[in-house]
Amino acid sequence: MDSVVSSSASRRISTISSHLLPPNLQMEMEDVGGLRRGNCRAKGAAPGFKVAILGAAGGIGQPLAMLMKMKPLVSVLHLYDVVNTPGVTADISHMDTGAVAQLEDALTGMDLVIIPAGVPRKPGMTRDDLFNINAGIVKTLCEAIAKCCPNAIVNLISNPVNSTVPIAAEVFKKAGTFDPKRLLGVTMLDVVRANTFVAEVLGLDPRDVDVPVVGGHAGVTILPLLSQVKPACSFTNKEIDYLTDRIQNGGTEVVEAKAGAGSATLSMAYAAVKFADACLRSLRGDAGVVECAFVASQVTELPFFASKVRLGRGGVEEIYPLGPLNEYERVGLDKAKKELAASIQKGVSFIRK
Ligand SMILES: NC(=O)c1ccc[n+]([C@@H]2O[C@H](COP(=O)([O-])OP(=O)(O)OC[C@H]3O[C@@H](n4cnc5c(N)ncnc54)[C@H](O)[C@@H]3O)[C@@H](O)[C@H]2O)c1
Ligand SMILES: O=C(O)C[C@H](O)C(=O)O
Repeated sequence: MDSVVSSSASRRISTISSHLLPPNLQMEMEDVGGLRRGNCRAKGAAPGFKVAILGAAGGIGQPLAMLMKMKPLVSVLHLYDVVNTPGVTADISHMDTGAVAQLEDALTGMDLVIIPAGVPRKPGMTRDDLFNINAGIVKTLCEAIAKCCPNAIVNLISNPVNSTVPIAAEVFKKAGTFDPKRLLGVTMLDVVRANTFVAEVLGLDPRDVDVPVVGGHAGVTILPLLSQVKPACSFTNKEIDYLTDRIQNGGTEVVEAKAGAGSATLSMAYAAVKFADACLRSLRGDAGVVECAFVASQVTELPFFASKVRLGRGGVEEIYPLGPLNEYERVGLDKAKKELAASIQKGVSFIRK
């Protein structure tokens, strides 16, 4: 077994998995490992991609696992956590959808690895307050990815994303497996929120609205480009202030409403699946898949930045420039870059120390 995290967790999982998986499926899975990328089929499963969720028993992980199990492009879903994975896997595996859900910490052969592992905020905390715990978790999981599936696309959700993505990059560089095209920090929730809040103001269906959100994923680093909203529209200064503030503080709004019970989980699972599905569609070869993500970038002088990217079979195939910004957005960009630079450096130093 490819050991992802602790050996005691591995032992626990392998014992339980032999109870849960019917013998024919276990045999079939050995065959699956030998099949070519993107064309695997487990017994009873449709052809499709192999996806692992690390942190699958958490607030995001559970609904994310459920929604991924419903995706026709997924053939095999490996669920991994340090706690409660057998129950979540048994539950999800009864869904009569095409994908086969498995209690597995095996990462070998994964096409896509989604990481929502780590602690969430409580009221009064910043995302950076999570660094001390989550940095180590992300480091360990990325070391396992570098060893077992260096070619997988990685969708990193764990906060603080502005630092965890640089941490992941440094781990991969150290292992000699870093491919900037395959490492994507998930900022889709900022776009989902921006679409929702802008649609409310404009009186439109949010599904018809597209708001680019660039920069990073924390406070002022979340920079909605309201001058580039589609369909083309205009806002009053008051609306711009309201929308920018609400989009930048959407996460805090949820943290406060949950009053100590965590941060966004359901909207995040929705956003994570939307983003993962975009990655899988582009892996399949679909053209014109464009989403915002926090990636290694030359769009600004910073080594990482979130902006619109075009996805393809190899991951990020093109990073789009920011386009024309108005004065309000230029001021916002300067603030965002200042905070981002420090968060990126903090992540890099954690590994290079
Ligand atoms: N990128 C975003 O937009 C976004 C949005 C919401 C939340 N988040 C972040 O996602 C993370 C998870 O949030 P949540 O609400 O699901 O938290 P949670 O505490 O409900 O779940 C986290 C899960 O990670 C597991 N975990 C911890 N260490 C692990 C390890 N080494 N290997 C595997 N699993 C491990 C825990 O056991 C737990 O089940 C947090 O850091 C949160 O801040 C990011
Ligand atoms: O706000 C948080 O801590 C979680 C997440 O980053 C969010 O934007 O909801």
